[in-house]
Amino acid sequence: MEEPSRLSFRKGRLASRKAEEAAYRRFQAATWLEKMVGPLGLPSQQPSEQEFVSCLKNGLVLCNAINKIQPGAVPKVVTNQSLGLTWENQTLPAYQYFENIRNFLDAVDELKIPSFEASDIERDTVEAGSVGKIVDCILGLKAYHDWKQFSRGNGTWKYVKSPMVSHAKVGIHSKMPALSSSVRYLDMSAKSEKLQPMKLDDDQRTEGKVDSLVQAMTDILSNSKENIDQNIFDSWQQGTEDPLKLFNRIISSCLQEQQLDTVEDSMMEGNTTLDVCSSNNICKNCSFCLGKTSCNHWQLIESQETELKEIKALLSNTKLECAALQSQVQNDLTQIGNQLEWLSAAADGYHRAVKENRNLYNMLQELRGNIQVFCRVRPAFVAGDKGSIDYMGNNGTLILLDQLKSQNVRKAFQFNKVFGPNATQEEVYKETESLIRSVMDGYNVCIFAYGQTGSGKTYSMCGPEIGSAKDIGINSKALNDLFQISCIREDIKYEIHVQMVEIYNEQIRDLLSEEASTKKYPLMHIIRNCSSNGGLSLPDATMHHVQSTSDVMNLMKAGEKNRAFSCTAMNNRSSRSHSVLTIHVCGRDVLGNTLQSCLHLVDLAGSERVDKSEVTGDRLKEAQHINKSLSCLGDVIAALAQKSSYIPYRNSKLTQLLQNSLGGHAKMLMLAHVSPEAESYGETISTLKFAQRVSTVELGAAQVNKESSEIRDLREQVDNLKKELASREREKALHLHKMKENTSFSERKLPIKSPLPRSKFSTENSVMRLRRLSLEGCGHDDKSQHQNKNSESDLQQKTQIEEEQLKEVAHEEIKANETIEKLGQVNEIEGGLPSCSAISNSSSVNQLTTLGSRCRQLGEVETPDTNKIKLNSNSFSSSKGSHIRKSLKTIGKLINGSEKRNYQVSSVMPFKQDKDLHASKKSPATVESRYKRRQSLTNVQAFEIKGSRRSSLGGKSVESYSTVGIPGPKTPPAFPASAKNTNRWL
Ligand SMILES: Nc1ncnc2c1ncn2[C@@H]1O[C@H](COP(=O)(O)OP(=O)(O)OP(=O)(O)O)[C@@H](O)[C@H]1O
Repeated sequence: MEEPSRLSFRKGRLASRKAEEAAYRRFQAATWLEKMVGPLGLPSQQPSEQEFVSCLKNGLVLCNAINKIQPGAVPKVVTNQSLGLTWENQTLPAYQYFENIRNFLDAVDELKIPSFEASDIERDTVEAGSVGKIVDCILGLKAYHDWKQFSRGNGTWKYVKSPMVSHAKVGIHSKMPALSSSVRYLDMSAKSEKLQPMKLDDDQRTEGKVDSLVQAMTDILSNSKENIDQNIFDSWQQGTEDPLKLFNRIISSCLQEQQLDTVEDSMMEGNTTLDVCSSNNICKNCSFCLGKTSCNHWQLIESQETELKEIKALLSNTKLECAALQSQVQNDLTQIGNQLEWLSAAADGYHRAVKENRNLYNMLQELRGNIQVFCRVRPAFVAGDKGSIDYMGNNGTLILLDQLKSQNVRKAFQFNKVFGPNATQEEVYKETESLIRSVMDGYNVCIFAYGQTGSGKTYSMCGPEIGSAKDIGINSKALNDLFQISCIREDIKYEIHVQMVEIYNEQIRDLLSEEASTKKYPLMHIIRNCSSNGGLSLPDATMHHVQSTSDVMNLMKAGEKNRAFSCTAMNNRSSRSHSVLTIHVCGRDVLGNTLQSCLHLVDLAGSERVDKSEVTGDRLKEAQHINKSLSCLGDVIAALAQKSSYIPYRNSKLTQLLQNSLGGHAKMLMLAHVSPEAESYGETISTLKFAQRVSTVELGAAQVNKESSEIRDLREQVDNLKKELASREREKALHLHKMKENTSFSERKLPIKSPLPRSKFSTENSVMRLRRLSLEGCGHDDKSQHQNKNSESDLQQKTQIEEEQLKEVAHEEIKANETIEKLGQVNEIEGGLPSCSAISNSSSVNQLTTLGSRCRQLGEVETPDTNKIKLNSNSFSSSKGSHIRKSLKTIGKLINGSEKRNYQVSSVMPFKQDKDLHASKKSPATVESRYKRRQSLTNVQAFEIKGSRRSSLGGKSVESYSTVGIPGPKTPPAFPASAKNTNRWL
């Protein structure tokens, strides 16, 4: 807190300073007015407010002053005509005062000079502030006058209140007149005669300079007001420095700065000659030093000019250097551009080469058969255990060393990739990722984990029982990806279904069925040619539609619970079955094209030595089954590796189930797992040998299961045709059966004539009728002979019609299959579906075979009949008999079809020649022996023969074969699509 005495002192000092300032302003105004209109008759040089106002009251002084500045500003000034009266002595009536003042104020307003109220001057008592306004107005007039003189009326007038006037720090009244000349410097509106007007063409420039000067002064003074005040006061008191000198100093420095700016400006504009003094001592023309006797401005300017020249030279040098640099940069940029172009061309080439390389690699992979084999080594259970793993290379090399043997025997294996004990689940999955994408592209994919018990198969496929998200296994990651891809590919609508089964003790169990939780498993059938079954090889297994990974995870958890586990000496929770998780993907694009594929994720049961796993009883049985199925898998793989014509898929449920993925046009990945422990060396070696064998298998190019809508339509048509044909065949077989029964009946009760049922395909009926007729002919009956003739021609006609109908059906089918084949070929060219046509062709060949065999049956039925006729026709005229025989042969031939068709059929039919036919006819035992031979060669179980078809004549019907659907002995059993050599059926 400031002391009261000090505060009052400060207040008093402020008031006195204000009063001083007001007095000074009055003094200035009065001086100027006197200069303009002559003596005002004021009592003192420092008039009081009252004195000042009273001399102006009549308005005469003001009107005259303004008229001097601006002639005619007040057109009519009311005066008292009495001579010898001074301004203040002229008394006028009040209204005349008022008129003068009003006219004056109007003129002032016109000049845009600060004005006052008429009442301010009329009052008898002076009010605080009102005199100030009058003074301001007069000083404004003065400033206007100065401006007019200075600018000769050019430009625009703008009133600027001088800070020096308003903040005058002049404190001593007595000194006021003496200092008046100095003070005039302070008032920038009044220019000194000594000052050369600056060369300013532009008023605004002047104004700007004045403004900036005023601003600078204001800032300096307001910033250090108190100090300056104090200093001024003190220095004045002490007589050390005149305050006016101080102001002079400030103004000089400001002007100097301004002038330097001007010089710089003009230098920049190119004006090197300045209108400044050339003398170092007496500064006559220098407008900066304000008439001081000496200044160093010229020197300063000269030195600055020199500097400027140097700078200019430097600038030109720099410009030159810059230009040189620019051109260099330009060159460099051009060079860089060229190099970049070259690089980008090289990069393009590189990318092309990489792409080509990848394509070639894929091609090679496809040609090799799309089998990849990875090996994963489980971390050792005992930390620091050196184990049997000697070396693991990045290129897929794995070297084993038997630690238990004294000699350092090493064995090397080569795989597509080897994952060490530290490999993460993510790293393993990364290598399988591309296969998962293939599933979405329509390829069948099979990933299976193989290895000894406890080597980490379940860990890789399903992840650990308790683990973090990053530890999840291939199954979950694959499903995640599948769903992600299905979301990304908006143009294809995917439907994903899941099946999960296990193969336990050579039984397939549906792990997702409701009964599975109660451990009652329904019987499952594997369908070999699943293409006709929507790609499902296990149609009986429960199929779950899934829409997210979590759906599948839940299903998998449920399935895992139902899986058979038990504890063995090798693993506390050893999986005792092969688990197969199958994901069926069905995609349909906007054009209606469909793709169908499946992904088998197989966690095989652990291969183990029975003695080592120390199991007995049920466990022993399980182990035997496991080992048997794994050895069957080995056999299949060995057969595939040797490109054997026969692959023993049917020897185990596992190979049967995976048939489409193992030998089909699928992509396969085997993850061979090994335990690093030294004592597992033997198992590890056998696992690695097995894996190595798998890696040598060449599957052939993987094929996409894509089907265009056109192919699908045709396939449906063919299916319908097949169904129709099958139903007709059944009908036919039924009729034939009935006919035979009738025949045997009629044979017994000859010559009973029975009306025969007629059907569209009643060739059999016709034959029977013919037979009956021929038998009737044996009776030497003319009438019957005549009837025979009629019936024979009738029969021939009917037989021809029926035969044509049969041909038509067959022709229709052949045409449909041809179209499919063509489409298949087009598809193949476009990377489409060659297998589709292959499948269709094989099915059509089968159909034709069936058709042919049926026809042949009919033909064959005739032959014994004719023989029979021959045997029984001793009394029959030989010409007639031979005629009938001839007709029957013709019918038989016609029904059998053209030579070409015969040939087609014979390629799959063993009975080509009459000789064979007779032989088989004569010796049913030969047929049986042939079946046996066939069976021994192919290992395919032949159907049960309950009797020779040929014995039908002897009373045994075709239905004597175990199933109606099963072909007769002349029809070969179905053979795998891969088997091309049909001779093996001979
Ligand atoms: N890569 C690995 N990292 C960490 N632990 C692992 C790894 N692989 C396997 N294990 C652990 O080893 C043990 C046996 O693994 P797992 O059950 O997966 O073997 P398996 O081959 O499926 O056995 P089985 O054939 O008897 O079912 C488990 O406790 C598992 O957590």
